[in-house]
Amino acid sequence: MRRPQRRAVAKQSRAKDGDEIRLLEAWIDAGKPLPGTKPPPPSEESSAANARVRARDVVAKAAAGDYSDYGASTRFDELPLSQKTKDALRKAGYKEMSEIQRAALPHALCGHDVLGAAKTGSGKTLAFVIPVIEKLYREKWSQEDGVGCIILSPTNDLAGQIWEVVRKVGKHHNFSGGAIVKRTGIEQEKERINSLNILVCTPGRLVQHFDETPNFDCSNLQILVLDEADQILDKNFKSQVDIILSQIPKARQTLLFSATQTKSVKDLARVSLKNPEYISVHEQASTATPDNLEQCAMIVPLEQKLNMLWSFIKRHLKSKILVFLSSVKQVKFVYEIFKKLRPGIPLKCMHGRMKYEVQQAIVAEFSESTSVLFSTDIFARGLDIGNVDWVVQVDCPESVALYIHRVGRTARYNKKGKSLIFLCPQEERMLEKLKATESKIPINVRNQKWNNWSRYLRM
Ligand SMILES: Nc1ncnc2c1ncn2[C@@H]1O[C@H](COP(=O)(O)OP(=O)(O)OP(=O)(O)O)[C@@H](O)[C@H]1O
Repeated sequence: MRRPQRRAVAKQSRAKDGDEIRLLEAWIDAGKPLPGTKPPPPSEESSAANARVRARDVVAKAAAGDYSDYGASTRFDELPLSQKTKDALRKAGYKEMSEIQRAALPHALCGHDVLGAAKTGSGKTLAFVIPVIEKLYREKWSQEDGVGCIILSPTNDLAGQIWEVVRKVGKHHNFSGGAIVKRTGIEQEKERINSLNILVCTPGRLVQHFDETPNFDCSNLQILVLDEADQILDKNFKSQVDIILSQIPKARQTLLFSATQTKSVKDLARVSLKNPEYISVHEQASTATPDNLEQCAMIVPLEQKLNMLWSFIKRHLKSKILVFLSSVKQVKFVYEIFKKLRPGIPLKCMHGRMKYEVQQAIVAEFSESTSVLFSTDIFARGLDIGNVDWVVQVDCPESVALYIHRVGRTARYNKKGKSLIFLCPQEERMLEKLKATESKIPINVRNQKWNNWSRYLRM
């Protein structure tokens, strides 16, 4: 039983939350952006020197009933967000919003469905995590209310990473939740899934719960998020996504994000978007890949690709290198032979047949150290590892979109990065696609004779 003093504190805190929620709702309603509007370019006023003063003014004015149009905000603390979320963002070092966050957050906060597109590494995760937390907070969501939000991700690792962002931003709130990934075991998950408010998972795992967990109930769902939406809506996940959509209410907010967003009317009809805001902040940009990314392609005979890779690694022993290969077999093979040859830099490998805990340990080690990681495309989308110097593609990606996601593991959020792709003459068709004007990929091609390559590998 709670002591009377603790009960009084809890009551006081609930009353404070209630006051803040009323203020936020009035502010969100009064200052909401009109449908179809974009934020104006940041003005001189938004310089760091007076930004904090301006943010304080905005909040003080809102408290006095004078609500600003938050659609023009440049900082998180100028938005109508709960103090708990603002404190968590500040502590995590997030102050200025990125372009996609500036454009998407005002619309998402006031309940619009959003179809968001922005380059890899540009901060899309916060653009959907913040609205999720704020919506549940304003709805006074508690453990008894059950599942209020589902965030779908194509892989377990990405689900785990998104959950860490939810935890970081929601750390002062009282929501329950988790990444529903293979780690815990389905039986343990079944016992607690109905008491979780925010689920982050792959479509497959969620369907397993719909099939096997007695009384699994999502009828109260408020928000559905699809990260890497174009992949979640493609044919590989089709049957699972159809089951999920048939089990959740249509009256909900839906947020779709990707660096290579779908515009297919069919896809959008499937998720029943209501007057969605199509927010593509880099649509007019001259490149589809990050500005700080240097990209290079080399044409080499198939049988020379591994020699080239070996020479490349030997010349970059002080770099963090992510190497993409197309199958588990290839990853294991290259990892094993290169390990025997001892290149002088730690080697690691990662693929979907590993246990989730092992994958997590490898990601953590790779984040910390200078090393080479051989990986399948399990790593291609979404994963945010700091300071990857090079992405090397030994096997040709099957689409331009996959190329964009693979190279997007470097040059993230204003950092610099480089990428190299080895293509054999039979794969030059992909090179044409990458070089096509509409792909907007500034790639340099080294087309010299392959046996003259060594000086080029000193890039
Ligand atoms: N406003 C911000 N200020 C500073 N850093 C930020 C901000 N927003 C995001 N970041 C950082 O930028 C990095 C990339 O963000 P995120 O993973 O959300 O990118 P993304 O757009 O989802 O990329 P991808 O398309 O590859 O999934 C992360 O390390 C994140 O912490």
